[in-house]
Amino acid sequence: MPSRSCSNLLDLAESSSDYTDPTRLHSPRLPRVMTLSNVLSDDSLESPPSSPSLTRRIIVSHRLPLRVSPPVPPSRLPSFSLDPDSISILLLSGLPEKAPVLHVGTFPLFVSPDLQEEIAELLLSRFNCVPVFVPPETHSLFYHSFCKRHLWPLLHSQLPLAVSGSGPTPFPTNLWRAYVSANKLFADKVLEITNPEDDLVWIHDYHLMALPTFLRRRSPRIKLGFFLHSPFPSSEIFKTLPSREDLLRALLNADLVGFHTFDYARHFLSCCSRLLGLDYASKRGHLAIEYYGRTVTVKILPTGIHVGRLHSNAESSETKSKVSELVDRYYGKIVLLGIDDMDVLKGIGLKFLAMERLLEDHPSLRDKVVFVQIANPARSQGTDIQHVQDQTHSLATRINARFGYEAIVLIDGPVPTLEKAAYYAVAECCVVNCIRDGLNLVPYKYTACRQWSPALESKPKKSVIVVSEFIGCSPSLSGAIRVNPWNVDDVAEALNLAITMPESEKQLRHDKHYKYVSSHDIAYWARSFDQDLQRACKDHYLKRCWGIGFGLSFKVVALGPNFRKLSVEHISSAYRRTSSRLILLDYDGTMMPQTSISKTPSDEVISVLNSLCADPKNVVFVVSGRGKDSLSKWFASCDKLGISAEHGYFTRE
Ligand SMILES: O=P(O)(O)OC[C@H]1O[C@H](O[C@H]2O[C@H](CO)[C@@H](O)[C@H](O)[C@H]2O)[C@H](O)[C@@H](O)[C@@H]1O
Ligand SMILES: O=c1ccn([C@@H]2O[C@H](COP(=O)(O)OP(=O)(O)O)[C@@H](O)[C@H]2O)c(=O)[nH]1
Repeated sequence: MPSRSCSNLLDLAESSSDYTDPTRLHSPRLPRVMTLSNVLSDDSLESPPSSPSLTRRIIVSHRLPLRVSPPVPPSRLPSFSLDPDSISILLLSGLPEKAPVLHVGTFPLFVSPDLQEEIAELLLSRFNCVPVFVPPETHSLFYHSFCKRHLWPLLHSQLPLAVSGSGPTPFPTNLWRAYVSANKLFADKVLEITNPEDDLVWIHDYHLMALPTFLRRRSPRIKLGFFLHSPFPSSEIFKTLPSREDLLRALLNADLVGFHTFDYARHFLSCCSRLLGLDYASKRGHLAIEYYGRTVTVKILPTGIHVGRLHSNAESSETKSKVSELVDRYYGKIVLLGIDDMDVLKGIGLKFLAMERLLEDHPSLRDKVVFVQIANPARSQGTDIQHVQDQTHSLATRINARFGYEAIVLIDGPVPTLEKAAYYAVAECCVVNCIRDGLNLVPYKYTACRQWSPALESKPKKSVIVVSEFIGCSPSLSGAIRVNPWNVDDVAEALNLAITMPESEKQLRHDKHYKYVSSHDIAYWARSFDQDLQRACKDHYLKRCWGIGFGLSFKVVALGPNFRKLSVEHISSAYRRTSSRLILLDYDGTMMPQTSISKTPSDEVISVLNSLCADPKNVVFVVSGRGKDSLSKWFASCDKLGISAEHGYFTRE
């Protein structure tokens, strides 16, 4: 399939409307279609970007890195504090120390419009946070309904459109509209605070996949990175989404698109190829898609943990005292641990079934092994979540009753981070059995907590991880026991292996993982992404940009500074002045419209060719990838026309 990335250049050249620089900070409303505009002034073509270490970074994510509690009268305002454990804060460790940073996002509390300005000022001055106020009804449709019930399952390879019980249901366009509206509100806020000439904008995750289009539309040279924290499914799944092209085009409006794994990037590239006809190439170690003259870099870059933060968690007195409590409680027992959000995709029930099979197959382990499962509160609502919660509880109860002891300890609810650190520290093995997950940092946190575990203080460090092959971190954990979570026997055997393997092997596996986790930490991830974003945008100021397309199909055509629109006057005067001319003509898309069903040249084409060939000053060739037989048949009546068929493999002079 031919690349369609430049097919609209002709339409572009047809138009001649012009308007002034839309890269200004507070642009007034721009027309929905920008047909042709010289976006860059010649002055700006010459000005290089400012120093990267002082460049401002704008971090955009659904939620601001804040902890929020409702107002306590007489105060009218909620109380806010920075959440030091949120990814948006942890990633700052990888950005240049002096670079100013602004965070853009929502917070999970409704505030009446008359308080919004006051809150915005407070958040900006105290936390460098810029709130986006999405009306509650829109937010609920955007987040709970579209993101969590449609996009999230789809990105995790589940088909929400077909699982309603009563058969496939139509795509809910009102929910899609809410998603687009929320993304537009984010765009308004980002554009209000961004200086597109200098700032680097980094958008996070699937909630904001449409955002790059709205930003690019209003600011064609904005420097835009997007990182998808969730998986990207195969094209067979992705293409069930009616707004699939819009979302792909939106991601292509970023300069850099990051994924956790090679598979997710591969799926994205194949969607671009199958749905948009775009090819990709490997350029200096990066994957790149040429999209209307812009190069979109695709990067595979799994995130990591903040090792220092986990170290201080392990050293805290709260963790230490919880560790000694747990050591006493589980004295003489082997603790297997799972920590997951309560979610359909986490495979908690499958883990319990594997634990049951383990105790069935290895009676000697009864009373000796306990599986502690912490289930964080669900992040979405719905009957499926309720079902999974009920099923989890009833499985645990049944299995415990069957073996006559608390083989499964289910802690269903919020557990403080330092307490979780203690559970990680005492667990002999950590089990992550999701049927699908973007990366999943649990095995990394476990490895770090075991490294400084007060329970292993003077002993050699050891840990074992059982990990589903369907989660992003699986390829990076070379010492883990990989399982297919659907195969209960396989998981049970992996648990048995984890318990019974020699101590020296547990140490070896731990060392391998700790080495990886401590070198590929969150700072490494953020630094690499940030540097790649700068690299991806370094030629922005050299390019001339034109915006084309409606709404979410908007894209920017970028051309080098020497690229000029061909002028008919220029060509005809040159034609008249020249006494010897070589004319090379492409066939498809030039003599024949791309969309034409009949591929045979029209009488008009034949007549134009014959009059060109009749001039003795002209040598005329058709150059095409098409076969020699069809070309010579079609142009049989043009006996002075040269044909270069099959990309030049056959030539008729
Ligand atoms: O539930 P949401 O509010 O929609 O947020 C989605 C999830 O975001 C975080 O997980 C994602 O990022 C992690 C780090 O890159 C990655 O390991 C995980 O696979 C992604 O899903 C957050 O940790 C989850 O609790 C959220 O559900
Ligand atoms: O991307 C991340 C997310 C979390 N953490 C650290 O891991 C610990 C526990 O993480 P989280 O906030 O997810 O808390 P939990 O859900 O485990 O209570 C905290 O100290 C975080 O600073 C991290 O290093 N990288």
